[in-house]
Amino acid sequence: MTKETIVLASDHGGFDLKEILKEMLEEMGFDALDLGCHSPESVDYPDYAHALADVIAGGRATRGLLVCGSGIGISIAANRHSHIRAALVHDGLTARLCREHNDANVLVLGGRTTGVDVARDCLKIFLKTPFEGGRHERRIGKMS
Ligand SMILES: O=C(CO)[C@H](O)[C@H](O)[C@H](O)COP(=O)(O)O
Repeated sequence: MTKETIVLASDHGGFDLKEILKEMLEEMGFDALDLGCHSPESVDYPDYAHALADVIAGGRATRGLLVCGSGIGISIAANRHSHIRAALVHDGLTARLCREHNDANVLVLGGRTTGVDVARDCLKIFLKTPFEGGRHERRIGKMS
C-alpha cells in the first residue's frame, strides 16, 4: 500500500519539535517529507513556509506540518498562499476544530510554546479528524 506523504518544515525555533513529530509520523506509517531546517542554526521561517506551500501546490502532499518558535510567524507566511489553510493550534480542541470547521490543510505548532505531549495529541487529532462540510464549506468558499 502506498504511504501518504506529509510534508513538514520548521525554522530553528521549531527544529526540536519538528524532529520529534517527524519520527512520530514515520511510526504512524506516513512518509514524512522533511523540507528542513536540518539543525538548530538560525534561519528565516518564511523560506520554509513558502517551500511547504510549493510542495502542496505541486501535489506531492496534501497535508502538512509547520513549526516555528511560537507558530505565529510561520502560519502568517503560509497563509499568504491562497491554497493553504494553516491553523496555529494549542490543544486538542483547536486541533479538532481546525479540521471540522476550517478544513485546515496545514497544522502549525509552536516549538517554544507547546509541550511535546500536547503537540503529539494535536498532530494525531489533526490527522484523523474529517472536515464537517455543510455551512463550513460556504465560509471556506468565501476565503478563496
Ligand atoms: O515567528 C516567530 C514569532 O512570531 C517564531 O517564533 C520565530 O521562530 C522566532 O521569531 C525566532 O526568533 P529568534 O529570536 O530569531 O530565535
